[in-house]
Amino acid sequence: MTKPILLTAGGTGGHLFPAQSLASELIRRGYDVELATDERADKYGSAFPARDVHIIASETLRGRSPVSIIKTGLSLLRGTLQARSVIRRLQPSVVVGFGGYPTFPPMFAARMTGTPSILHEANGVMGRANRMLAKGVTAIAISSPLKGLDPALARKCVETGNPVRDAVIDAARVPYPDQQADGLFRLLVFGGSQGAKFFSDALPPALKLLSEPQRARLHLVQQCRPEDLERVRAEYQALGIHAELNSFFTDMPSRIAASHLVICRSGASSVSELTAIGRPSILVPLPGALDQDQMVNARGLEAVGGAFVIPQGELSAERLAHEITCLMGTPETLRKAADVARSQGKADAVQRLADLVEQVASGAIILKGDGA
Ligand SMILES: CC(=O)N[C@H]1[C@@H](OP(=O)(O)OP(=O)(O)OC[C@H]2O[C@@H](n3ccc(=O)[nH]c3=O)[C@H](O)[C@@H]2O)O[C@H](CO)[C@@H](O)[C@@H]1O
Repeated sequence: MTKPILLTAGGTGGHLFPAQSLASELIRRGYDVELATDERADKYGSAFPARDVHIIASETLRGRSPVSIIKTGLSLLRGTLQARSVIRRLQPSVVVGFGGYPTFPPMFAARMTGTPSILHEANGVMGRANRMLAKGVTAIAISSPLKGLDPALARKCVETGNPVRDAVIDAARVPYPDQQADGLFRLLVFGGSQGAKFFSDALPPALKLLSEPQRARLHLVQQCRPEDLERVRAEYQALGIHAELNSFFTDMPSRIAASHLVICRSGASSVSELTAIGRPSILVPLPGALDQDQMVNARGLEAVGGAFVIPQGELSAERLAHEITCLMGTPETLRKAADVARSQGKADAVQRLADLVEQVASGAIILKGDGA
């Protein structure tokens, strides 16, 4: 009987979706896959194709106060003990972690039990949780080259890309929709897996500044946080804007494919999906992130001409209205950005990551003696 493969990912979309993509590919290759995650996974994890799901205690470090550090530490310790008993029982051939504090206990338990492990870094910069874990893993799968990495860690890196869900691969077959200069304009707005209040506050006043003929062209699809849905709906109704709102779209890949322009945050999965499908975007990185990962992701795509980046602090209603007006009036600019975005997509990321998993599982890659 072959040993199972244990995947571990924190319960937000940005971490779970690449893990879900890998799980599907490993199952196609005949492996049994199990998932270790935190309790938030219920929201996004229902479609996760694992044989079994293990809920492990974890906590994200939210501040530097002694109370917060002790609380996080105790929770991670409890999680590590739980994960160690799961690993002892399952005897997985490899543990694959998708980053963030919730993957800390299973990855640490892998190290304690001498189980081979892989860390996947989806962002353009390595976050602090992953930097802590990276030393003890057998290999590091990266989405794109990382700057400023310690040479001992750089030696373990394999560039695989960031796997996207099967539904994204399907959506990538849809060509960029034709657009008449005065025709229907499909605008999609979303804020990462948990939604962003900022877009609920920023979009309605910006769209109010558009001319009436422009507003009439709009077909808007927008994700709002649940508490903002009714307020935003009423604002669009008053403006006569055709808008479809939801707190979470389960069919996001086809929504992206149907859009002429996307306005969103720049979490790793969001950016990977925009490039896999090839759609132009205005990216507004999540401000205040400790590692500025979203800014790095966004600037990388902007540098080649595949997206337009506006820091949140610079995004007044006037500026946003101006950008949308300009882009609505220049379909050729949007089409060009769509083509460039698509050229950056890594359609074979899941195959490459699954190949690496098989190599580590078979012992073809082993941890270097110095533990680095
Ligand atoms: C606040 C926070 O910690 N954010 C991090 C988190 O973001 P977050 O979890 O938001 O992750 P991403 O932006 O990478 O992915 C969001 C995912 O949710 C999907 N989606 C979104 C809205 C919707 O209605 N339906 C839907 O399916 C998107 O298509 C995408 O697949 O993980 C990312 C990947 O490490 C990081 O880069 C982000 O910095």
